[in-house]
Amino acid sequence: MTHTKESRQQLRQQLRQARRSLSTTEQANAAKHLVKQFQDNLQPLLINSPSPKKVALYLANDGEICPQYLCEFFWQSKIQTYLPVIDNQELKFAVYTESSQWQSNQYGIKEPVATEYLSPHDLDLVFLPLVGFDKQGGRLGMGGGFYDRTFANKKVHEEPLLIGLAHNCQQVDELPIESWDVPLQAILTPSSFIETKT
Ligand SMILES: Nc1nc2c(c(=O)[nH]1)N(C=O)[C@@H](CNc1ccc(C(=O)N[C@@H](CCC(=O)O)C(=O)O)cc1)CN2
Ligand SMILES: Nc1ncnc2c1ncn2[C@@H]1O[C@H](COP(=O)(O)OP(=O)(O)OP(=O)(O)O)[C@@H](O)[C@H]1O
Repeated sequence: MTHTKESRQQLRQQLRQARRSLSTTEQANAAKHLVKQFQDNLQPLLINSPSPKKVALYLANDGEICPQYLCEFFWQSKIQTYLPVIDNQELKFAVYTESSQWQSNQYGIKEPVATEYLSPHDLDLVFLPLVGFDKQGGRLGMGGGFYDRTFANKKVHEEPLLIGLAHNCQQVDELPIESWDVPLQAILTPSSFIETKT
């Protein structure tokens, strides 16, 4: 498929507008249903495991589906939770607890203040924010390339599992994909768990 940087940018604007248009009630319901979808589809992977699992999520921004209820479930389940911290065009991951201290990155998104960071490859699972997705595992992000750079050298079957979190309105038939786009292994939405063929 031929596509231009402009068409990707146009799609990004449309999909960002769609998620920002959701009401507060719709956002809260979506976030709650996400936990149910997680419990039905992914929980066995993280809970019935001999060693504590390490999971990255994000703080919702710009209408993104909010992982906070999911995070509270993880805290209760002794699953270690991490947040991304921008470092030199890539992401590193800082532990996220109820007593985290905060600083803001250049986009105004809060990041935990930390002295130690986890290497991205030591995570078991990463829940990625996204602007758009397709069921083939294509992901359109905010345009910084941060997740793509961070996981550029990851082989598909190596850890961590990369799973996108999205509102239903963020699904498209087929995204214009670039060579550097890192594929998602699955996408969790308030109404479904979509496993891709990656
Ligand atoms: N919640 C969340 N955290 C995240 C990401 C994300 O997508 N969502 N990121 C995923 O990689 C990184 C931040 N990436 C971002 C990239 C662009 C913009 C943004 O708002 N861009 C503005 C232009 C700002 C400018 O030019 O300085 C815009 O497009 O309006 C925000 C976050 C790390 N943390
Ligand atoms: N592995 C990589 N190495 C170098 N540059 C990269 C890499 N991956 C992406 N980029 C650069 O990052 C820029 C943004 O990429 P893209 O539009 O795919 O970001 P995105 O997936 O929307 O953003 P994000 O992952 O931050 O949510 C592109 O111009 C691309 O050249």
